[in-house]
Amino acid sequence: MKVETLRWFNNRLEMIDQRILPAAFEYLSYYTAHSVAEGIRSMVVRGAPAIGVAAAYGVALEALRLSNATPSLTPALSPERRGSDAAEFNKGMEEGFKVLAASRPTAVNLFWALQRMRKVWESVATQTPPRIAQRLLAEAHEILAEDIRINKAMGAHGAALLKDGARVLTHCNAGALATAGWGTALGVFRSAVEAGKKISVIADETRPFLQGARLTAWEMVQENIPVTLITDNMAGHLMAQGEVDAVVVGTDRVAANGDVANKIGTYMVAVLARRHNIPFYVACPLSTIDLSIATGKDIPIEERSEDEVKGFRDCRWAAEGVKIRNPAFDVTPAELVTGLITEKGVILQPDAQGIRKLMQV
Ligand SMILES: CSC[C@@H](O)[C@@H](O)C(=O)COP(=O)(O)O
Repeated sequence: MKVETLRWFNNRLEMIDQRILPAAFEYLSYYTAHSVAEGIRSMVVRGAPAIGVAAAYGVALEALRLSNATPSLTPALSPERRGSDAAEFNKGMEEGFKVLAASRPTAVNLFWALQRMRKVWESVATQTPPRIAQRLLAEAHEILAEDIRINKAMGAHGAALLKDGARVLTHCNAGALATAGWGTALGVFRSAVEAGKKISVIADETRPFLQGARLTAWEMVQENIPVTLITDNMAGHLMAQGEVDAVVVGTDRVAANGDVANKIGTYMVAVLARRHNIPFYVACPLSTIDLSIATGKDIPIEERSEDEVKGFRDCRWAAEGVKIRNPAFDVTPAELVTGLITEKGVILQPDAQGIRKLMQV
């Protein structure tokens, strides 16, 4: 089944509502940068590359709205702001960029996509707002298509690392749902199966938002890829029993020295993998590497609502009055990473030199 996490349909952006999966499969519609930012913040769309693609469409939608290029879809545009006054257009666009940049802090793909859209905007800034809007929309389409191509290239490199029959553990959801399609870590699994390898997946449940139980398990079941769900605290036991051959996860940001930020709990899995001599791979498009950040210490870690830890949806189980922490990501030091799987190849034992060499900077 082809999962279209985001799609452009009838002059609007549609995104699968990942908060309600797998109980329900529904698309929500987006017309403005502000609503896309809210969709990112509230986790309708999540996963680093998917957030980047959504942000790119958010910019394009704002340009369309401000240039009045889609008149029927501009409910929030007051009459006096209609038309193509350049100053107003520029002001509105800056607001759009600002609200999108503030939606989630850790995934660098968000900022990468915004920077790319800004460059395109600057390159056509002297044109009329409707033309600028069309150019930005074309760029958002290109970012989406490119993401799928990159995932497939990464998948091929990663699949070569897995032996036939491998039992592979993953954490969170780095699948089609976390990207424009195919996935990063789950893309490696899809590519391995496509290459004829009989692999099976062990999905960590991934407390507190349950991306593993809800999204990874759903995706693998849809694909008929054998998958077994475990709670996060079972990983060490399975490794000790010799039931895990490799770990493949995704990432939200990789520092220049190879330190990897990913969903909370990933660091724990990496430590366990090292203890049991199990290779720990990170599927990582080059857009997720942030050369401006020297080490993982400087990667901003999002703190989310305590409600996510207190319980799930309407069910509350934590004692009233207890203090709660909810850091949504952690950092795995580069020394625990066996290899970064990128679209250009695998960087074994990643360090600053290996990363710069592959990125040719
Ligand atoms: C290909 S996605 C890689 C990461 O973004 C993924 O592993 C992850 O941590 C997602 O976190 P989320 O909070 O669900 O956005």
